[in-house]
Amino acid sequence: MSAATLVDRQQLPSAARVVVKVGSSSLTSPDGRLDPDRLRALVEVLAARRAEGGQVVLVSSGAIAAAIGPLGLPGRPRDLATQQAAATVGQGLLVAHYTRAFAEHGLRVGQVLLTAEDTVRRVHYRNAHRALNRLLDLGVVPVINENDAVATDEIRFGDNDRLAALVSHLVHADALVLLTDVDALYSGPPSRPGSRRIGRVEGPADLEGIDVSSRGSSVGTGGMVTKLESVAIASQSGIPVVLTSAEQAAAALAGEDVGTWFAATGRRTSIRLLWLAHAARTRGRLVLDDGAVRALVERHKSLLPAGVTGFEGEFEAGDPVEIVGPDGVVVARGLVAYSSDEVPDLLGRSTSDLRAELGPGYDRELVHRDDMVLVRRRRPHAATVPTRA
Ligand SMILES: Nc1ncnc2c1ncn2[C@@H]1O[C@H](COP(=O)(O)OP(=O)(O)O)[C@@H](O)[C@H]1O
Ligand SMILES: N[C@@H](CCC(=O)OP(=O)(O)O)C(=O)O
Repeated sequence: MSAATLVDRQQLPSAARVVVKVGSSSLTSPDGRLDPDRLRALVEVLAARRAEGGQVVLVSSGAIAAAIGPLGLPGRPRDLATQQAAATVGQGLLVAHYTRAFAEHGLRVGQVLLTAEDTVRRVHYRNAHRALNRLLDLGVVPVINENDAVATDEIRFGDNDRLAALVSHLVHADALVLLTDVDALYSGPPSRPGSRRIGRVEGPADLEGIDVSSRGSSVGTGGMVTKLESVAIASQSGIPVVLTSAEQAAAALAGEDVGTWFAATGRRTSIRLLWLAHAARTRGRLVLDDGAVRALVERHKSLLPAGVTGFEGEFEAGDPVEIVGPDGVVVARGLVAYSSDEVPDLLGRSTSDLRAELGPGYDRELVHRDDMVLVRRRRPHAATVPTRA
């Protein structure tokens, strides 16, 4: 929203539009059920922000947790069908709590349920963008969650961290605030003696050696790994991120030295490529010869069938796939232009041969360079760099 990218947490009070994501672990009591007091405390902070003139988009988890009590479940369900059923029950209850809590401050909320696809398919993206902007113009606080009931296992995020980053891109947010049950990113598991708070991260290099492997809370899903994926998506598209606990939300929004500040590392870029780089679940792999690896990595070429020696998996045209070298190391991710049924006839063949034999529709690239991101690192939080391949 603002003209310039925020470069420091002290500028947060002047941010015109922020996306705040709150995890299940920050809205629940120790038994994993929704805690209305914690929810109201968060709403108070967000309402204060609105009173100061800032716009707020809330991405809230907690639908599944909100259904545990009412459905008499022993704890958070593990299987997808029960999670989906619980989410449909809990989402209504969650939004009812938000509606009441925001109303105490004279504010209205609008529920928006999104799938990963809605943030990357052009028509869905435009619709979601328009609806969210109109809600904000009307002074409403959008309350967003993943559309768990319709999101199948393949297209589902499961956590809301990456969804929040894509939403930040969608609404052109000035900053993303990730609220969780730890007050900051630590050098190792927060419970391990000697782990220290990381106050500021300028880019992926500052994350080298940081241990995020320990599991998150019992109610949250992604732990720190998906938060760092979220950070990568937002920061690489020019949106800085603050990660802290819900208790520190007011201090973070006031620009105080709390949590971890992740500086923006890139400029606004295609959301489709960000999704491909960080969030898409791939359906298969294409195996390349050395020449094709060099053409992609060094000369940023499209992938032609001639350089492909094999493939794995079942995919449709348009699905995300991994692109690996002869040694199996992933070099890129891309949207494949043919289905896995068609690929066997194309392997190793030149486009002119294919055109002559199969017709003009078969002389296209297997993966176009505009539909590809190169993979430069293998660590999860810095896995891919969404520059056009
Ligand atoms: N290096 C680290 N620094 C901070 N937290 C970490 C780190 N590694 C793992 N974690 C864990 O990540 C958890 C937060 O993730 P999660 O439970 O998914 O929260 P949420 O429900 O807010 O999405 C914390 O409880 C913390 O124990
Ligand atoms: N859509 C789900 C989110 C799942 C979840 O636990 O996410 P998170 O707590 O952000 O890791 C829900 O509302 O329960």
